[in-house]
Amino acid sequence: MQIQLSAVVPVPLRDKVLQQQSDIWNRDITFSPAQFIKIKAPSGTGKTTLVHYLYNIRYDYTGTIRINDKPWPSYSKDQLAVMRQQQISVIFQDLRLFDQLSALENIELKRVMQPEPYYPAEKIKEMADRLGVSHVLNQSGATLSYGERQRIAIIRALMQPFEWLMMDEPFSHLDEANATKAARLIAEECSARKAGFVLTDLDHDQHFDYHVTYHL
Ligand SMILES: Nc1ncnc2c1ncn2[C@@H]1O[C@H](COP(=O)(O)OP(=O)(O)OP(=O)(O)O)[C@@H](O)[C@H]1O
Repeated sequence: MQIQLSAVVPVPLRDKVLQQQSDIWNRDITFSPAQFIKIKAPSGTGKTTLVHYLYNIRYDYTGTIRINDKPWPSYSKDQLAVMRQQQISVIFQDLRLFDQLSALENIELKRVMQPEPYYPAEKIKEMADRLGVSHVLNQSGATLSYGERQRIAIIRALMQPFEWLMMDEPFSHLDEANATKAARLIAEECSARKAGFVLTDLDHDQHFDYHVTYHL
């Protein structure tokens, strides 16, 4: 699945964006299948905005985002639902876990929402062990620390098939050792699916062998 951005400019950031140099805003760029893409930018420059545009849950921009040569608005609601089940997964910056469900239920919900679960239930425990969160699986979402929530949200995003994984500062509350473990898992899961990702972050990092880094 190819993603093309043509002269995309967020309406609320228009003046700011047009005054500054950006590798993304107001440019023509293509994210090719299976690329590991880093988007680096300081706070408040639009990383979350970009991820929401790429997941097509915000539309306040000029320019065009094309998925396999078709602009986002030309996809029907049903097509979008299927794409989000099977082709694009996301880790939001605010994570969006259900507080009233346990960590396990949050992940399981995503797993069984697929027409055919991508992974068996045991895979959740296996991933939780790897990321050091198996002891919190039965805790309610509301009681998890932010770093635990982040790892649960990562596992949840990996419970579905995808061609692209969108990640908005996914390691912001993880120490280096835990970020490294999470990155290794994500890289393996992307490789197994021949998938790419877009990862936003404030800083330079070496968690992945990025194919390309853009400055927002
Ligand atoms: N719907 C909106 N309407 C108007 N302004 C908005 C809207 N959403 C975000 N902004 C503004 O756009 C700018 C970019 O916001 P965004 O959340 O995308 O930045 P970010 O790079 O992800 O920041 P951070 O690193 O702090 O998470 C901010 O100044 C924000 O206040």
